[in-house]
Amino acid sequence: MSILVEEKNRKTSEVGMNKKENPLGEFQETLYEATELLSYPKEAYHFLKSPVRFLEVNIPVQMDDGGTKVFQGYRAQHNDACGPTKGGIRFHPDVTPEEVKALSGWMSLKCGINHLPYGGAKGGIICDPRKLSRNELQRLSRGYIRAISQFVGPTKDIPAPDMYTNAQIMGWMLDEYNHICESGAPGFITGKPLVLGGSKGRETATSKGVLYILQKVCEQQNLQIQGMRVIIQGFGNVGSYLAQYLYDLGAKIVGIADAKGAIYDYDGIDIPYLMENKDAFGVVSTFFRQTMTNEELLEQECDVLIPAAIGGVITTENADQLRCRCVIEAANGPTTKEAIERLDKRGILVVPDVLANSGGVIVSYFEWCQNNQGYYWTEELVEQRLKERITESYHNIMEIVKEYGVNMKVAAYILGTKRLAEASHSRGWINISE
Ligand SMILES: NC(=O)C1=CN([C@@H]2O[C@H](COP(=O)(O)OP(=O)(O)OC[C@H]3O[C@@H](n4cnc5c(N)ncnc54)[C@H](O)[C@@H]3O)[C@@H](O)[C@H]2O)C=CC1
Ligand SMILES: O=C(O)CCC(=O)C(=O)O
Repeated sequence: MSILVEEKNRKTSEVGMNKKENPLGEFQETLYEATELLSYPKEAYHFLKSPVRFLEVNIPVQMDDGGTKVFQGYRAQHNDACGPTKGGIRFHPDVTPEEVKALSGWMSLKCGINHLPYGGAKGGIICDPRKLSRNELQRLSRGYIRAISQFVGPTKDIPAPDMYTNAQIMGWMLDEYNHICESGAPGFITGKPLVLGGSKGRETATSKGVLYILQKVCEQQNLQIQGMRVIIQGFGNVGSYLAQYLYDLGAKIVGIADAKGAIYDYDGIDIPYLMENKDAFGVVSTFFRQTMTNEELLEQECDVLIPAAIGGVITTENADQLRCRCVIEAANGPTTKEAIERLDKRGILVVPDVLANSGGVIVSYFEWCQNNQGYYWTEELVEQRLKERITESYHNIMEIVKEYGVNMKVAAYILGTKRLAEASHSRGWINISE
């Protein structure tokens, strides 16, 4: 394991710092384990541990006060052996190059697990969209596309929304790209407004995917959604729809957290009220006088804990204090590897992000297919195909859990890595046959 010590700066996790500080190391450590279990030569790990391409850009943006501010942005393309790369764009003050690289690797795994004809990518801009006017946000979005336009495209790298980006931002980005390329190709970006060629069901796809996976977990664990006590961290695109679906199915949502704090109610929270009143950035805790911290909420008793906001929130610092039966990772990278191992020992199931939240990229793929065909599907068809595909991936992962005797996270990495490595081998980039 000496290469990992060098790669990962293990000191950070030993002192209990969270994954946010080292998401790339987290990705690499489980990737290494998967390549070892697959008996691949070291070159497979060395090739897959970081993106094949990484672009860093400076984006000058004219601010409303007449001044110019320069923002830093990134785009990582992890692996393009299976097809063009695909993944969202995050606008957040804590974006780092390492985080974007890790997120692109996780996108590759999601595409591999779900048999999508893509590799992974991810973009990010260091900014706080809550502090930008609508016009500044539009200029920033267009500036980012101008900066990366030669790097992306409907057959090269297809962006989509992620944290603090949405359909409107995808619309501006599509328009900028179409102007630069003098084309009307809608398949350059997914998660765009319906009127610009977006897919029905993309807005709710990630949360629907989490719900379908939770339904399978319930079958396996003898749990019932009716009466289930659930805590969700994050009330944005993923967390809010998920809370509503679970509430509609009779679950008791006892805790919700957002960027400003957390609320807890033993008798269950009125989710329709939160849905009506949430702000554009998924904040609801500010309506309440009695709040707690995010950290406190994660340790409250519940059946299912669903982190659906930022990465690195379940670490060795709090894993022993969690009081739930199961964690469903709706966010990207919310649980560190060491925390998962501790939860395993305590009999708490962790359902990995690269499966649980892959409904978003699955329906983005459907959107791209519809754009390529110029023929649009009904919402029922989108949801039926999403359910079929993500459920099949769940079963494939459970087979690997049995075959290798590993947890679901490692099994998901094995499944995703296998496809990436086989495609890279078939192209002659690496040799996995020894
Ligand atoms: N939108 C999508 O289709 C997909 C999103 N994801 C992942 O799901 C997670 C949530 O994404 P979205 O819902 O799209 O984002 P969003 O921007 O719609 O909502 C983010 C939510 O997280 C909360 N939040 C932000 N910082 C926080 C903090 N420090 N502590 C607690 N809460 C905080 C916000 O208040 C908001 O409620 C991210 O990890 C994202 O990468 C994964 C797959 C697809
Ligand atoms: O819809 C997509 O293409 C990507 C979604 C995404 O960024 C993610 O799954 O983390």
